[in-house]
Amino acid sequence: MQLPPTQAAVLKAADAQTKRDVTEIAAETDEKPESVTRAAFELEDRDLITVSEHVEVSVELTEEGERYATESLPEIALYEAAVDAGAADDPVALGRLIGDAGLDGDAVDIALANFARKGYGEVDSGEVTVNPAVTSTEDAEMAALDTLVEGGSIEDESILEEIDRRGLVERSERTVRAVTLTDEGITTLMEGIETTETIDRLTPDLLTSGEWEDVEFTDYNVEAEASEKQSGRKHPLRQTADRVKDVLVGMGFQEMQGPTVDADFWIHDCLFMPQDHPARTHWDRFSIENPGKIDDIPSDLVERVETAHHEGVGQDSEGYHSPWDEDFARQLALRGHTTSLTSRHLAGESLGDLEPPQRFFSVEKAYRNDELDETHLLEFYQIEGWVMAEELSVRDLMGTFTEFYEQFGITDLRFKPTYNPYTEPSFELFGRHPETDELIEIGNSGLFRPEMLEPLEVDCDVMAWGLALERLMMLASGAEDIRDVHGTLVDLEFLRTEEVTY
Ligand SMILES: N[C@@H](Cc1ccccc1)C(=O)O
Repeated sequence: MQLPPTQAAVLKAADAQTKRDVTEIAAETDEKPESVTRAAFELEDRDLITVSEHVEVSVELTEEGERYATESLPEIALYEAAVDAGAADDPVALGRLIGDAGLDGDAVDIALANFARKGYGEVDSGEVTVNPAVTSTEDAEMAALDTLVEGGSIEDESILEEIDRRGLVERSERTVRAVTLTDEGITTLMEGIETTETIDRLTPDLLTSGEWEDVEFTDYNVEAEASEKQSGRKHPLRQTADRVKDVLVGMGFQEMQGPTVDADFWIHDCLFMPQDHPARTHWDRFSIENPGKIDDIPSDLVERVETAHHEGVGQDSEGYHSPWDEDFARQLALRGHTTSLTSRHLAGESLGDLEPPQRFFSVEKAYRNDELDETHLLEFYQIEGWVMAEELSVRDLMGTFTEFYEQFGITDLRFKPTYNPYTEPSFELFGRHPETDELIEIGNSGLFRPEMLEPLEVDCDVMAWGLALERLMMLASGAEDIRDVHGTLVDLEFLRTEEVTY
C-alpha cells in the first residue's frame, strides 16, 4: 500500500498489543504532535489503526500554593501562634496573634476564614480560643500541598476541590490520544508499505512552475479534530445596532450624522429645555473643559430660541420668564441624548432646510452621569428617530413603534404619558422582559411642541423618540443585566458565542 510519509511512520510505530501515545510517536518520529494526530485519524479512516482518547488531568500549585507549601497555611500559622500563647486555656487577643504568626494583608482574612471553617477554634470580640481537640499536623489541605510539591497526586477529590477553590492549585485537562494497530493494519504492514510524497498545501511555487499538475495532494479530512480558533468578531451589541439600522432603512428612514461633543444649545436650548433644568446641571452632564465653547451658532436662530425661552411662541404659549444666557448655551459637553442631532437637522444646520415628508434616525452613543446598575451604564446607544409630515398623531407614533419592535419579536408594548419640555403629548415606552416578566422602560417619545419647532422654522408636525439599544437587546436576548451585554464586565464567552437573533 502507498501511504504519505507521516502516515507510514505512524503505522510502523503503532503496535497491536499496546496503546502508543501520539506524543510519544511524535517524539520518536520527529514529527509535530498535530501532524501525528492528523495522520492517526487518517489511518483510522482507512481502518488500519484505532485511535483512543482519554482526558488527563494535571494539578499544579499556583504561586500562592507554593508559598504556603514552603511556609505554612495562614490558618495553621494562626493556630500555632494561638497554642503557643496559651489560647487553649484562656482567650488571647487576636491582634497579638496576628503579629506572632507574622500575618499581614489578605493573609489575615484568609487565616480567620479557614481557622473557623476547620474548627481550629473561635474568634469572638477580638479574642481567640483554640480547640485543643484538633491538631494542625493533621491538616489535610497542608498535606495535599506537600504531596504536590513531592510530585504525588491527590486522591481525595473533596480536598482537591477545596484547595482549587482557594486558588492554591490550577487544574488543567488535556486529551491524550493513543493508537493501536488493527488486524487490517498488521496485514498491510506485512504486505509492505511504500511512502508517497503527497503535498498538503498549494504554494505559489507549485502554481507558477506548473508542478501542481503532477503532484499528489493529501486527502482533506474534514472530520479531523482541530484546535479552536478565536477570531475577531463583531460585538453582539454592534450586530444589534446594524440590524436596527437595516430595519429603519427598510421603513424608509435616512441616517443622521453629527457631533458626539456638542454645544448645550443643540443638546438642550433648541429643545426648549430651560437653562435650570435638572438634566443640565453638572450632576448629569459630562462637560468638556478644552475647548469649552462652540463659536458658530447662527445668530438669528439664537435670537429666536432665546425669545421662545423668555416668552414662548404664539398666543397660547408661555415662556419660562427666567434668565437665558448665550454663553451657557455655547458650552460643550458629551451629548446626554442624540436629540441634538435631531435639532441640528430640524434647524437646517445639517442638511439645509427640509420639506415634509421626512424620516430620519441615528443609532449613536449618548452619555449620562447615571448610577450604575442592571439597567444603567454611563453611556448607552440611543436609537433616535423622527418623522416630519403635514399632520401626525399619537396613532402614527404608536404604529411606528409597533412595526419597529415587531421586527425583534417584541410585541407587548405599553405607553405611559410623561413630561418632556420639548414634546406634547409625551410617552414613555415599556416592554416586557422575557425572563423576569417585568415591564422595563425602553424609550421616550412624543410630538414636538411649537415652542421647539417655531424657532427652528419648522411649520409642520414632527414626532420623535429616543430608544435604548441595550434595553432592546436585553428584551430580545433575555439578558437581565446591561453589564452582561456591554462594558468592561461583559463575559468574553458571551462575546464569542452570543448569536444575535431576531
Ligand atoms: N431625548 C429623549 C428621547 C426623546 C427624543 C425625542 C422626543 C422625545 C423624547 C431622551 O433622551 O430620553
